[in-house]
Amino acid sequence: MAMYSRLPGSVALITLQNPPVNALSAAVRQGIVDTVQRALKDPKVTSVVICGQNGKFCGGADIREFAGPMLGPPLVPMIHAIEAVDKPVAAAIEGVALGGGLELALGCHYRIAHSKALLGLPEVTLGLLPGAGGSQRLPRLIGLTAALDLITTGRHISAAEALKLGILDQVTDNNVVDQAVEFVRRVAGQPLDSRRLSTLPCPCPPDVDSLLDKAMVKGMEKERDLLTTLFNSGQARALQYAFFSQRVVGKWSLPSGASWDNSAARTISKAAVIGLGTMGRGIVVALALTGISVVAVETQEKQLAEASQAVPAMLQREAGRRSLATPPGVISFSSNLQDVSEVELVIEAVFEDMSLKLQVFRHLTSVCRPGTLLCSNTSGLDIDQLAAVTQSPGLVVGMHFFAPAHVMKLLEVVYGPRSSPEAVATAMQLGKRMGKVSVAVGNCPGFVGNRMLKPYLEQANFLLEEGATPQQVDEALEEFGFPMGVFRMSDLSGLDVGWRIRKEAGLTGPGVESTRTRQGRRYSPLPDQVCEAGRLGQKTGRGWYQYDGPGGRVARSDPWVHIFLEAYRAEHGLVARSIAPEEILERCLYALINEGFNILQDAMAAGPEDIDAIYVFGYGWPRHHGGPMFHAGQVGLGRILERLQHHHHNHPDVPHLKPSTLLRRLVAVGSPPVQTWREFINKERVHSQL
Ligand SMILES: CCCCCCC/C=C/C(=O)SCCNC(=O)CCNC(=O)[C@H](O)C(C)(C)COP(=O)(O)OP(=O)(O)OC[C@H]1O[C@@H](n2cnc3c(N)ncnc32)[C@H](O)[C@@H]1OP(=O)(O)O
Repeated sequence: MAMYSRLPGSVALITLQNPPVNALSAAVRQGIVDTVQRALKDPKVTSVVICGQNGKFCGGADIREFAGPMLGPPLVPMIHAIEAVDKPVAAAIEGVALGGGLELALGCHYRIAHSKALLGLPEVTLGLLPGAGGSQRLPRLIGLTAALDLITTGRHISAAEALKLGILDQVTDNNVVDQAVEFVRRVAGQPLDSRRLSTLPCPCPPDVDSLLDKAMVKGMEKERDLLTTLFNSGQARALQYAFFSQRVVGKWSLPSGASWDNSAARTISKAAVIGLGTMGRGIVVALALTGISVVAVETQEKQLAEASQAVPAMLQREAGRRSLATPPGVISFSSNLQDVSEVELVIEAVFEDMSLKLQVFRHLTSVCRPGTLLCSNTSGLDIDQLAAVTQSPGLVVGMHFFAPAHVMKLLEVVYGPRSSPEAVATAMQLGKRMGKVSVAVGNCPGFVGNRMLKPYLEQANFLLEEGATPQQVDEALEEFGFPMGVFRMSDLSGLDVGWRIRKEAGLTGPGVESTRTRQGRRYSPLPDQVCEAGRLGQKTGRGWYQYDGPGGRVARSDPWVHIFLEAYRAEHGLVARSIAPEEILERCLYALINEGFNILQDAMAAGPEDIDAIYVFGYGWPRHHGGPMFHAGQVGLGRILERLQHHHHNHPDVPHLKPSTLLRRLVAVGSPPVQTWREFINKERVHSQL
């Protein structure tokens, strides 16, 4: 909706009303059309100001409406009509003017903004383009180069930058509506032709000018055609879904019924981090950047000395990157666990070894004051086992950060069967304060992200046994959109991480027979043998690829690997076959997706959006494919089921390829859209179908 009011004197004020960001829904567009008409017809009105309620001008087109048929007045003629008004119209911009919001402001004759406002054309991040005149008006206002930068990056800019670029006429620290009213009163009666951006030539070099003049005649038409194409594309749907899934995960709920809106979070001001390896250092920086004071504990003197040099430098770099002032003196270093006795929350980030973590938790529960939250940065160990050795198991949760912890956006908050709603709420809120996308996940081996990674890695290894090379597998995955294929990624993370986990699980190591079936299922010893050859990835300069030396970054094909694979196949009587990229993608991705369905079925994630957010923000899943569960819906659940059945038939000794019950149930009821799965799963659970 839009509210019309007449201010004392001759100014009409139109206020957009659509909480929370005054997006341009059908009702808002109708409201604007009606109120602009009213202002036009009122002879006493000499000028108009458009603003948004609750300190937000406008967050753009209403993305929620994109999924259905477009109703109400279209945006483009509405903005054209505002531009054509013969009384000066000013946009009073507070909070945000994004996408269609900025395009609306560009249709106004003047733009006045508060100094804290953010402006931008982020359509590209939703798979769209500024299709409400933005691609035509902005270049005419600020020139092609600057406009292209904003349109193609989708970045949000400050009011100060917008003023400098010429988008704004005035920036104020005071009440922006008052300033805009004063402004339009001042300019009332002045000619408006030069303020109608769509009629202006584009400021660019003379030779380009004539060319563009011709092109611009067709510009609006072209913009509409391109937008229609984009609007109906799978990538736009996926990007819009990713936008919402990022927000859905904040509204977490647990199987117990505890949720974001019925669980109070504590505000943390003093925390401790135990263990100052790579992860611990990143966590200290992430906490310090929010202004939380941190006791950083490392019992090994050498590591402590290194960390106390490295962490302040990391903090300064990261603060600079985010244009923040470095928080002064918030970190204190210690080698004594006793020094955490006064903090409100501890994050343990010691080596991934259960006996070591248990030892730390036993110690923490005796030194911390009662009520302290104890969190573990484990990537997959049992939270409940850690909780069991403490005096308050309800105050124990997992906080699984991703390396580098001060940069990566994802945080898995792991609740055990005894974790209290307060502990989960506090960890989720703390994640949010650190700028993370926090996702609440259940306590199972590997939680959500790493649990799904296991079948993905497993298939990649099997593909090598059957004839593929690491490059072929990586290229197929990179072509799909992953920034790095599975073998390049493993080399980067270090091959010894998985090796150690497999040893702990009794799958490899001294005394384990070197067969291709272990613990009753197909097993590939290939990655173990690569580690046994001293090839641990980038850090040793050799892994699935070769590098220029230890720590080298550029992966090159390594003849050693090819000879090794041939010898391995010969030893096991395997005949290499040629494997198409389609099979590589199906085997790796569908196995991972199938595990996602198992996770939903086991209630370890509340909905498909949770899994998708985890994969987009933590595992490099291409955002334009929405996430693994969204992708499954795009491919077609029937197709995924059929291909899993096919591959499981060919590899009956690979349980991860056996289609999950949930997938079968969804196909049986006609493959409903991903947005409805959460409700479907809850109903199925009530009726004991899962
Ligand atoms: C009729 C045909 C139309 C064709 C026109 C094509 C041209 C125009 C295209 C567009 O305008 S596309 C939209 C462009 N705008 C954006 O991309 C902005 C997206 N929003 C944001 O970046 C942020 O939300 C924000 C505005 C900077 C606010 O951030 P903040 O952190 O303060 O809050 P959030 O948690 O992100 O959002 C709060 C709440 O608001 C919902 N929301 C935000 N923007 C929109 C929107 N444009 N449409 C619908 N809903 C929006 C968001 O989902 C949150 O909702 P809840 O989770 O609280 O329900």
